Amino acid sequence: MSHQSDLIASDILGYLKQHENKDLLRFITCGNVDDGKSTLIGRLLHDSKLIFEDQLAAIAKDSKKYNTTDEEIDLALLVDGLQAEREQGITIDVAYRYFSTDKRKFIIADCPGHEQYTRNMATGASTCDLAIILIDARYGVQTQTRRHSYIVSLLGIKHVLVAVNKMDLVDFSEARFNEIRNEYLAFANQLDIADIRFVPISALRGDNVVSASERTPWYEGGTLMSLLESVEITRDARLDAFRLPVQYVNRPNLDFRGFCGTIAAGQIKPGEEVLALPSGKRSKVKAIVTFEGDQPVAYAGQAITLTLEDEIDVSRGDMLIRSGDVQPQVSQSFDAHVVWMNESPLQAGKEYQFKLAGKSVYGRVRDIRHRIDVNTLAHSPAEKLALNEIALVTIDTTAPVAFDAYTLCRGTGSFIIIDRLTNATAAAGMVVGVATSTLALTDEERVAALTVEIQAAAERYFPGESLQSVLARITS
Ligand SMILES: Nc1nc2c(ncn2[C@@H]2O[C@H](COP(=O)(O)OP(=O)(O)OP(=O)(O)O)[C@@H](O)[C@H]2O)c(=O)[nH]1
Repeated sequence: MSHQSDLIASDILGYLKQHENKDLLRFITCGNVDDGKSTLIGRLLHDSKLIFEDQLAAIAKDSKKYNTTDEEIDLALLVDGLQAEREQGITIDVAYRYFSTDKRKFIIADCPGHEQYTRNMATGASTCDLAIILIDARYGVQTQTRRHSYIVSLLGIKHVLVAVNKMDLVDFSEARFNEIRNEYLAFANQLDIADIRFVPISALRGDNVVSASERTPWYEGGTLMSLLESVEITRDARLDAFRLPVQYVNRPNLDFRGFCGTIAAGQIKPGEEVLALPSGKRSKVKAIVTFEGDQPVAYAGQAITLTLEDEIDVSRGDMLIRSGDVQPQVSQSFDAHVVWMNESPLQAGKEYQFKLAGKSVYGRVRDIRHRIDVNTLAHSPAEKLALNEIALVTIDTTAPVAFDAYTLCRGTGSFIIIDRLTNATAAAGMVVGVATSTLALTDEERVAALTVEIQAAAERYFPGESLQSVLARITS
C-alpha cells in the first residue's frame, strides 16, 4: 500500500535525482473545527499511497476502538497524535507534514481550527504559496472561513483552493455547491487573492480528493490533488532587486569576514557593487561562500555567506542590497498591518521590541489607525487590540530600519512584535510603507525623525560627506 516508485528498485540514484529536482509547494489547510481537515490530510496521504504498512495497520486497529465513522479506517486518526499533544497544552502550534508525489514535493502547515488559534494559522501561513480553505457543505461560509481567507490574503497568498467538504451529506448537490461558491466569492472579491478555485469533495469517502468522483458528473475542474500538483506558483518574484538581511557576521579569524543570511529577493554575483543599509557604505562582492564551495551566483531563498572587497562596517541586522537596484525604504516610522497574538492587549505608546529582516530594535505603536472586522472588512477606531484582532497601525522605532512593503517582498516586509516583559511573540506584522500619518507627533519628535531620515539618505547618496555639505548641494 505504501508509496513505491519503480525507479527505487531499478535506479535509486536516478530516483533521488528526480526527487531532488521536483519543485516544492508549501500549503496550509484552514477550516473550522470538525470541517474535516484531519480526514482530508489523511485521505490525501492514503490515496496517494504515502502511508506505510505498519502505520495503516495501527490505524485500522485504533479505528475499531475509536471509530466514529462507518468506514473501515478512520483517516483522521493519522493526525491525531498531534491533537493529543495540543490538548495537553504542549506548544506544537503548527504541525508541518511532508509528502511527495511523482510531480511535486509538498509541505503542509496543519493548523488548528479554533478561533483562539488564529495566531497559529497566521504563523503557518506566512511561508505558504497556497491555502486550502475547507467548508462544510452543510453550513457554508462561516466566520472562520472569512477570518482565515482575510488572513491568507493579508499574508500575500495568491492561490486558494476552496474545498467544499462533506458533499456526501448534501447528496452531492450541484446547486448547494454553487450556492457556497457564490457566497464565498461575494466575500473574497474584496480581497487580494488572484487565483481561487472550488472543488466539491468528500474527504471521508474520497470523492475528488485524489480520484475523480462519479458522483459529481457536473464538476469538471480536476481533483484536489491534481490542482495541488499543477497550480503554477509565482514566488515573491515581485521584487526584482537584491536583498540580503544580515543574520550573522562570521569572523573566525582576522583574514575572514563573512556576512551570512538568506537572500530575501533577487540574485547576486561576485564583482557586483553592494550597499550596506542603513549606513549606505559601499563595497564589491568578493565571493559567495557556501558549504559546497564558492558560487558564481546566488538566488532568493538561498542561505549564503558573502565576503566583500573592503572592510566596511556591516553588522547583524543590517541589509546588503545591490547598488543601482530599487532601494528599500529606510525610516524610523512605518505603517503596517498587525495580527495581535498575545493575551494581554496591544497598547499604543507602550515600548515593545520589533524584529524586522534580522534587525532587532525597540519602538512603540504610535497609533492604531483602524481595527479591521474580519467578517465585514469594515474599519473601526480602536484604543487597544485584543488577541486575534487585526489592525493597521503606525510604528515608531528608536533607530532607522530598512524595509520593503510586504506585498513586494515577504522577507524584508514582515516583522514580529515581542513583549519586553514576557519575551513572548505578541504580534505578526506586514509593512505597508513609510508612515503616512505624522499628525500624532510633537514638533520635537518630527524634527528628530526627519533628521534621522535625512542623515540616512545623505549617507546613502553621498557616502562619507557631512550632512551640511550634502544640504549645501541641495540648496545651491
Ligand atoms: N460525512 C462526512 N463526514 C466527514 C467528512 N470529512 C470528515 N468527516 C467527519 O467529520 C468529523 C470531523 O472530521 P475531522 O477530520 O476530525 O475534522 P477536523 O477539521 O480535523 O477537526 P479539528 O482537528 O478538531 O479541527 C469526523 O467525524 C469525520 O469523520 C466527509 O467528507 N463526509
